[in-house]
Amino acid sequence: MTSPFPQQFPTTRLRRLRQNGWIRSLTSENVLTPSDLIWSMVVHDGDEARIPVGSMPDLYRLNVSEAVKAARKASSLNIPAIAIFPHINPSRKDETGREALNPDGLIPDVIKAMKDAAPDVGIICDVALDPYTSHGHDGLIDSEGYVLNDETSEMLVQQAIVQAEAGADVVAPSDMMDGRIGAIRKALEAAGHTNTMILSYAAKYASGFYGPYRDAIGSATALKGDKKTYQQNPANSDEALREVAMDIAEGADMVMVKPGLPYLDIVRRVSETFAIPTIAFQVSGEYAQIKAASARGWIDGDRVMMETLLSFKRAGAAGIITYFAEYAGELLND
Ligand SMILES: NCC(=O)CCC(=O)O
Ligand SMILES: [Mg+2]
Repeated sequence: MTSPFPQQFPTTRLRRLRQNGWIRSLTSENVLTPSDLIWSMVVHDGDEARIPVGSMPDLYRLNVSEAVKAARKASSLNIPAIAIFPHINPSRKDETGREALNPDGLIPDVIKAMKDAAPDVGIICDVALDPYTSHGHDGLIDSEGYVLNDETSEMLVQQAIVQAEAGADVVAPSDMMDGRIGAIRKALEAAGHTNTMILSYAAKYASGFYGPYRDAIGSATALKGDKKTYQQNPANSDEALREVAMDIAEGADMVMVKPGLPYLDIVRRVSETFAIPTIAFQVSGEYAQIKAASARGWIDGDRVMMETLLSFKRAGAAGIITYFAEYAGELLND
């Protein structure tokens, strides 16, 4: 008998610990609470309060005053942080995405308004150009459409500084350019933002699960080609560890794995290997598939939502960015 767990029936009956609620609760290895959730929120610069997103039922793009209400709600639900993503009016998009550097733009406005209303809620800002470029890529492109690494990184540095100046607690580069974490850290230090945190989208995969998000931020029709020259190949796992190691060395305070559920193995490897707060992003397509199957009565939506959120904890995630945060937060507070 070489098993490290010598167990014999009927001395050992694992079902004894499952026989009723109290013992299941007592022996539960993981628990999901509102403080595990990061509210993924799409904001827009128009007057309309709430604009529905077709491919993401019950999700709305919020204007600034609705975003402020949402920040107060996050506080009352004990949701520690909000990750904001902008839907930019197409008239303000161009080839270089320079609206991303506008200190009076949508994101700086939202940050200031939210921090005023709910200073105890952390604000996490997406650092990337895709909401701002007319071609929908996360960076500057050359004449062949190739996304330029170092030139893009220079813009991301400026974008991160604009966000930090507006009061963002965390800047979260989601672009997958090489070297941008070090460049952003250096610039934040130089500008006196020594306490601004960096959450690196370190292992972001070129995924089909982002479809509804591109609808939500209005970059779906704009996007030409795909993002495979900068986002990771879904076939790879060792490569994710190299990405994470580099970003930590360059100054990342937390790292992210994205998408979430299809990449739980990566969440596990990263959190075990590096012992750094590892955030999982339950992306738009993951949200949409649960909502769609639930609407047809094919699955119990609430139950599957909670099961997926808990599975991130089990895999080792310190937190989960999710479009379900408000609703799951309400259920968890009941
Ligand atoms: N930079 C943020 C995203 O790409 C979000 C993707 C999604 O929710 O599908
Ligand atoms: Mg990288």
